[in-house]
Amino acid sequence: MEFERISKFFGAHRVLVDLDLQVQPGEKVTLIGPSGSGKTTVLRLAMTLEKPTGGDIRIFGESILFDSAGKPLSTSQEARIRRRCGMVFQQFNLFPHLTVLQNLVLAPTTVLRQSKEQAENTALEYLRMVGLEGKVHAYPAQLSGGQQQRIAIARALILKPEILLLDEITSALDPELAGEVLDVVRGVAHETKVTLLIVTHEMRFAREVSDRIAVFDAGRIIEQGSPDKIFSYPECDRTRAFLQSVLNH
Ligand SMILES: Nc1ncnc2c1ncn2[C@@H]1O[C@H](COP(=O)(O)OP(=O)(O)OP(=O)(O)O)[C@@H](O)[C@H]1O
Repeated sequence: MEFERISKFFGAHRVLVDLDLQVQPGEKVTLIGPSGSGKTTVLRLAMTLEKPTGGDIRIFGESILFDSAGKPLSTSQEARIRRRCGMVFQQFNLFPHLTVLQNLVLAPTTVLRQSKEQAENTALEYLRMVGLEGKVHAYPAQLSGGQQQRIAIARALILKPEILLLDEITSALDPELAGEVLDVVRGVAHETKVTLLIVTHEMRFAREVSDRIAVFDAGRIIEQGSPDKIFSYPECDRTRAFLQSVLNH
């Protein structure tokens, strides 16, 4: 995934400034930085949920903005790229009127046109992966926030994305429930080859799970490097100030 000289304005408000970021296949990259520095906007751009004001984004070597003739991509071309990427949000977004199993088989049976039996078998596999095979027939309201988020992760993984974008997936959870969600992501990071692009305020998690950390400040990446480098030997004063503020919190 390559972001090349990306700028993004919301009205007159400049949110991203000439941003360059590359993520290699299988790499686990985490974006950290102060609130409002543009991290979530990067994920939303990668999912084509927002369009940049300038620059280009390539995923799997293809622009997600323009076709080979330089024209904006059609909705179906965008959908084709989006299908190869999955995203999990802060809010779990499960369908409340569907059981866990029904939530999990919905996209495979409709988007991927799998048979119900095949989709259910795969769903059970992923439910085991997130440790919730006992909740097949529960409704979202009968689950804790942490369990709902684990289901949301299973639902994203079931579509076998090559890139998984995780946007502050524990921000709505108490620390204890956040821990169980992060354990699931740790497992995914270690057991699968999926490329992960993560936005989190959980510094310990960022340190454990990432191959590389990019530090955002006011719409720019001010430094990036291994977790060890960023947490133990940060180069920028702004990085040090940010880490101090979150670690003392
Ligand atoms: N749809 C939108 N319309 C207008 N402004 C927006 C929109 N989305 C984001 N912004 C603004 O863009 C800036 C960057 O937001 P973004 O959510 O990317 O930051 P962030 O680094 O992820 O912050 P946080 O850590 O608090 O989630 C913020 O000032 C935000 O208010």
